[in-house]
Formats: sequence, C-alpha cells, structure tokens
Amino acid sequence: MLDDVGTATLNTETLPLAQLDGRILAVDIVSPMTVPAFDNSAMDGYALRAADAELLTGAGLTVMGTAQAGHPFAGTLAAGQAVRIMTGAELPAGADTVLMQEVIERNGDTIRSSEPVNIGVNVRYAGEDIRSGELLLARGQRLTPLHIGLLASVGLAEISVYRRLKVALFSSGDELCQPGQPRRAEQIYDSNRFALRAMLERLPVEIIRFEWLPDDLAAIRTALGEAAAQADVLITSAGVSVGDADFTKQVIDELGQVNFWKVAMKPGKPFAFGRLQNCWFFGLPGNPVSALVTLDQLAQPVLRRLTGERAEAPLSLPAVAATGFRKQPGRQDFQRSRLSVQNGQLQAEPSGNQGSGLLRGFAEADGYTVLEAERGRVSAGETVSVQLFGPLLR
Ligand SMILES: Nc1nc2c(c(=O)[nH]1)N[C@H]1C(S)=C(S)[C@@H](COP(=O)(O)OP(=O)(O)OC[C@H]3O[C@@H](n4cnc5c(N)ncnc54)[C@H](O)[C@@H]3O)O[C@H]1N2
Ligand code: MOO
Repeated sequence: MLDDVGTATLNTETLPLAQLDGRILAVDIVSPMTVPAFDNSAMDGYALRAADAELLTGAGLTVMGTAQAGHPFAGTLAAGQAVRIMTGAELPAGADTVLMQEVIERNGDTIRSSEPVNIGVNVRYAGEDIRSGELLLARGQRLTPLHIGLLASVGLAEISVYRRLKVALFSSGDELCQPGQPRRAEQIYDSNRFALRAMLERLPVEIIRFEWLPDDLAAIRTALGEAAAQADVLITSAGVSVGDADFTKQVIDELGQVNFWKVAMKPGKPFAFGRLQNCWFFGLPGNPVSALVTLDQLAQPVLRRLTGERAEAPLSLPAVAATGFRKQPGRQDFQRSRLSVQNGQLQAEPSGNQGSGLLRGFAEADGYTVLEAERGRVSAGETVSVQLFGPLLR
C-alpha cells in the first residue's frame, strides 16, 4: 500500500530560508562552497609559526599587525614574527598555529610564552566540515532549524521544496458542541477536530476544509464529495463503527472505496482507510484517544510519505514496567505512559485511566508503551517496548 502511495506526483515551490522550517526538500543539495572557506583562528590570541617555538620562550616574537574577523592581515609571516589575531580571522600566510592570549606575555610589540606549541593548535581548517560539491542534504529531508542554518552557511537563500499537502478535516456527530458555545446537557465538546488539526499542522500540510458535520447521510455525502475534489487527503473523525448513525464509512464505500476497515490495535479498532476520487481517505474512530493515536500511528507514516519526506520508523526502546499494565490478549495496545529513568534504566508506567474516551492521561504522557497483541497483563518488572511521542504530539 505504501509503495502505491509513494507514486503520488508532487509539485514543488521555491521558498526563502525564512519559510523553510518543517518543509520537505524536493532536490538534493550539493554544497556550492567549502566550509570553513579558509583556515581561520578558533581563539583570540596570536598567530605564529610552530617552528618559532624556541624563540617564543626566549627572545620572543615580533607582532607585525592584526587580523580581525572580516579584516585579514595582508602580509606573510617570516621567521620570528607573529600577528595579533581574533576568533574567526583568516590565518595569515606563513602562520600555522594560534596561541590564545591568556598564555601570552606581551611587552610592546614582543610576545613571549612558555606554553608548549603544538603545530596547528587553535586553527580551524578550510573544508574540515564541508567540501564544495559534496552532497549536503538529500531530497526528502524534512528541514529543521539545523538544516536551515546549514543551508544559510553555504550561502543558499532559497530552496525548492514540495508543496504542502492539501488536507480536508471533518469531525461529525450530533452530540458535538463547538468550544466557546454553551453546551446542552446531552452534548459533549468537539475536541477531536482541534487536536487533530494541531497535530496535522506539525506536518507540511494546508488544511483546506475544517468543519463539523451532523449525523446526516446527505450532508456527509455532499461534504466529503466536495472536499475530495479539492484535497489530497481526507480525514474524518467518528462514524466508522457499527452504530446507526455511523455514516462516514458508508459514504466512502458508496462514493469511493474502503481498502481496509478495522485494525487489531487498541485504541483505534474501527480505523478505516480508502480512496475517494483522487483523495486518500483516513477514517479515524470518534473516541478522542483513538482518533489521535490512529492519526499518529497509522496515518502519520503515510502522510509523511505523501509530503515527500523520507521518514524513518520511530525508535522502539526497551524499558522496565514500573507498575503493572492491564491488558487482555487480542489487540496490539498503545498505552499512554509516563517514562522516567531510574538507576540508569528506562521505566514506564500507564499515565492515568487508559479509556479510549479520556484525554487527560494522554496529555500527561511522554510516550507509548507498545504491548504485543498476544500479550496479557504485564506485571511490574517485566520488559516492555516504549516509543517516545514524536513530532505530532510534542
Ligand atoms: N458494537 C460495537 N460498538 C463499538 C465498537 C464495536 O466494535 N462494536 N467499537 C468501539 C470502538 S473501539 C470505538 S473507537 C468507537 C468508534 O466509533 P465511531 O468512530 O463510530 O465514533 P462515534 O461512535 O461517533 O463516537 C465514539 C465516541 O467518541 C465521541 N466523539 C466523537 N467525535 C468526537 C469529537 N469530535 N470530539 C470529542 N469526542 C468525540 C463520541 O461522542 C463517542 O463517545 O466505537 C465503539 N463502539
Ligand atoms: O479501539 Mo476503540 O479505539 O477502544 O476506542
């Protein structure tokens, strides 16, 4: 299925450095220059020739001038000569070593030191980080502030990235009341739509529709049909189980296709995946924890692939169960957990009530304890696998 997803054609756009955070590189970046571009000093001090070490402890060296960052010393050092130099200034021709000023005694234009002179010390060499023509970043890289710094450091001002994925996001259910509105006794607040949006916005997406839908077959049919004509991805919350008003999956079945429905995971069992027109469809369960966990665990890898990212699977870390975990064999369980390190050992414990409708424990968690489908109750002291929350949840 993922290979199929990977064939989606992606358009690109060229953006300035200030707009690149979180975007996905559409091209390989080959460095147009060498970094450092020239040999330079790592310290404020004196540039000299290591061959003059003996002279430095005795008669001393003569200071011929100054090299500042951005203002190099023009001449070439001869035997017995030194140059006052600042951090980042180009190493003068003839010099091979820098001593920091704290180990130098200066009288007039003469410097002396009893410091051992190791050739090359305190010099940052041209090309020791990056060579001109070298591959700096590969296509598919998600750009972080570090990559933006790296691109700027080789003088690049704008870069070709994939355009953002267009996502239509809907919540549904007659019981939902919008935050900020007075709630009738039988209503609950629509939390999924806002949490899901915030998670999605950690990815390079553009939310083109963001609406609540009533439990009304015709309204859902119209909204999903229209959205699919504009979006790359359609994401819905609720209406995928077997209740009398669970219309979402029914509409996708009717207008498009449901490729699979129901996953052996907890929370998230009624998750549905399919196609509607040219749109990928993710039908998330309505229970708040189930909606967010399925977006994170099931939709996220596909979405990242669709944005052009070369995404890696999250790290799975061994930990010790600090307390018991309640579980019945049957489904793979993603228990929201608090993680800590005790005596050098990673420990996990369930974070609050694990009910699929209850968000508080999730909000207080650091990661998931991922319990294998066949596993039953876990006792304190047993080894479990944990996954730190990734970029959508932190
Ligand atoms: N007979 C069965 N009933 C249920 C099954 C099952 O297999 N057989 N599966 C259960 C599981 S597991 C889940 S998860 C839920 C998922 O149901 P739906 O996706 O159809 O969602 P709803 O029934 O509409 O809602 C479930 C729950 O979540 C609340 N909700 C819905 N939307 C929001 C929102 N935007 N913000 C906050 N809370 C929301 C809704 O009020 C319900 O309480 O089905 C089980 N049932
Ligand atoms: O699997 Mo449902 O996701 O319990 O809440």
